[in-house]
Amino acid sequence: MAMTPIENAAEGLPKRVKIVEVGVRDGLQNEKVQVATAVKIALINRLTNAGIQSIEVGSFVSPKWVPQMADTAEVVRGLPVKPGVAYSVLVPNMRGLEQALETGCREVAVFAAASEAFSQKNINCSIAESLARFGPVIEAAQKAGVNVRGYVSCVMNCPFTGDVPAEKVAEVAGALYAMGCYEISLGDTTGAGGPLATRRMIDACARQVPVTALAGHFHDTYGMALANIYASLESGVTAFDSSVAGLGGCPYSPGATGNVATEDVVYLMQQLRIETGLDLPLLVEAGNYISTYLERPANSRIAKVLSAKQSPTITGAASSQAV
Ligand SMILES: CC(C)(COP(=O)([O-])OP(=O)([O-])OC[C@H]1O[C@@H](n2cnc3c(N)ncnc32)[C@H](O)[C@@H]1OP(=O)([O-])[O-])[C@@H](O)C(=O)NCCC(=O)NCCSC(=O)C[C@@](C)(O)CC(=O)[O-]
Repeated sequence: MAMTPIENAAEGLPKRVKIVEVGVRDGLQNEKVQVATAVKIALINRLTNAGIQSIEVGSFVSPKWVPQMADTAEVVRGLPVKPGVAYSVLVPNMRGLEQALETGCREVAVFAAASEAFSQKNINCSIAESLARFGPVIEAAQKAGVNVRGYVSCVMNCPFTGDVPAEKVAEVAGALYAMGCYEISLGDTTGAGGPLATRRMIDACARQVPVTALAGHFHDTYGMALANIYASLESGVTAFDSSVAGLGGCPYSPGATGNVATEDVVYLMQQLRIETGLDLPLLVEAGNYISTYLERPANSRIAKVLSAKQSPTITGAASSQAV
């Protein structure tokens, strides 16, 4: 039987997707070392030079809770204005929004959860309290002409209580969308979800929120992230969060590893003939830049392949060591 030509692989899938780079926030918030402000700015510049147009650059949260993000104001102030690039910051409350407005941010994100236990651990309040808190924050942001994105954490699994019902995720996503968030990012915080659960969860959310306003945010703890992205594409999702070099985890989700690596998502999209607008070699360079600073190899499959290809044992430059 003839092989299906690769040109047909993307049939029924979107022709273009948006990648939201979250490594500088979701990734670096979980590092044990405090990454220098200048390094964060240099990384963000490398990422936007690679074509990234939506990027989270920090969060205005309590520095006692997440000290790695304490320099967010300096990061924002150090960023050049680049046409078409949206820099975003996380804000948990009105105080965070005020700081975002003072520093000139044009986009913020509020973050809720579909699990009560995670909501308490992450932002010290119940889901209902968080939604009540976000209402005035979203309203004030919109009055200031600032776009608001919404997050729902624990969309399939909670690190403290296990499985999370899709209907609860849809309820929280619907509430954030009704309050004015332009896009709802669905976070598989633990990375424990698989493609069938993803499909069920996305389809439940799409009954409350237009599917074009949903984004997938997959951690790769169990190696399921790319499969979950594919399942989301089949359900009509056209926006995905990812972290260059697979940076990250979540300080309130013990054991969770980083987000899916941006480089790997771009490679998947290339294989599916789906446009991202991103330059893969420049992304790999950006990932290598921050990984070198963190003194470890970049955690993307693409970077590993490229580094193996450049290894002397593979190229033959040191053929005595080659197998
Ligand atoms: C939400 C709070 C602040 C509540 O914390 P709280 O203790 O309930 O708040 P509070 O109002 O009682 O204030 C306590 C202290 O925090 C200060 N404070 C209060 N608000 C702010 C602020 N905006 N900026 C700076 N400082 C602030 C406030 O001034 C006070 O300072 P003190 O008097 O003790 O010196 C706290 O729980 C917090 O900061 N949590 C951090 C949560 C966080 O950043 N988590 C990681 C991001 S979410 C995530 O990673 C998941 C996601 C989005 O990626 C998706 C996924 O994968 O699941």
